[in-house]
Amino acid sequence: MNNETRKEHRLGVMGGTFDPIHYGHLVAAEGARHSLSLERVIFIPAGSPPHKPGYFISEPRDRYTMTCLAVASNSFFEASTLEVDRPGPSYTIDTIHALKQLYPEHQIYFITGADALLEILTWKAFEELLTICRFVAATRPGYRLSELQSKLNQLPGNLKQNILCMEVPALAISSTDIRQRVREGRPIKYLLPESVEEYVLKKHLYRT
Ligand SMILES: Nc1ncnc2c1ncn2[C@@H]1O[C@H](COP(=O)(O)OP(=O)(O)OP(=O)(O)O)[C@@H](O)[C@H]1O
Ligand SMILES: O=C(O)c1ccc[n+]([C@@H]2O[C@H](COP(=O)([O-])O)[C@@H](O)[C@H]2O)c1
Repeated sequence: MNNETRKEHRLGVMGGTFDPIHYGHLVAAEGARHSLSLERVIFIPAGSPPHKPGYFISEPRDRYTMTCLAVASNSFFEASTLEVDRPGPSYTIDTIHALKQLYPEHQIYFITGADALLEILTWKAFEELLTICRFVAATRPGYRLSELQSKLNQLPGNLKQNILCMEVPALAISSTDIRQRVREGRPIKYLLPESVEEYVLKKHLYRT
């Protein structure tokens, strides 16, 4: 690592639907924070996730509140309303532009699961995105890093260099599974923070 790299201010961004947020998200973000020396990680729940049109998604305010509850115990983590406050689809390119205004000195690292990054070529303005921020792809059960790497090899060199692959402890946890468990009356304990579990139960989320 040269002196320039050492001086860089690094900001992590974890975007997601977070319906609900769970330990898979938190473990990926903490792994990236530690291995890349990120100053902090901002969790940004999508107001309207661009690739989930027509899906039934909980209210943005509920997803934002659950995100706040989940990050409260980590002083390096915070939650942002940037996307829930912005009308229209929550395109990452718009969020990164907004963050660059707020943090002009920082290099931004956008943390995603390998599954989300496999779709990167379909994201709005992906070429610009891969130029102005770095992506961190975390392993996720069912998505082999080798599969991702061979897909990324198809990208031109200048775009590829801003994608980092990261091994995190494989947690077979998904929001889809948690919602289904609630619907079926099965336990969700230990899959997500207790405060989030309590919120889900108190607000009767995912019952239907
Ligand atoms: N268990 C996990 N391990 C690593 N990354 C994860 C995990 N679960 C989700 N992610 C990543 O976190 C980001 C936000 O995910 P999202 O909020 O869509 O959660 P999800 O569990 O994939 O939800 P759903 O099941 O509703 O699609 C995505 O980049 C996704 O790949
Ligand atoms: O900008 C895009 O075109 C785009 C397309 C798909 C997903 N994203 C972002 O990727 C993150 C993970 O998405 P999801 O649907 O897995 O929760 C979330 O922040 C989304 O806004 C962004």
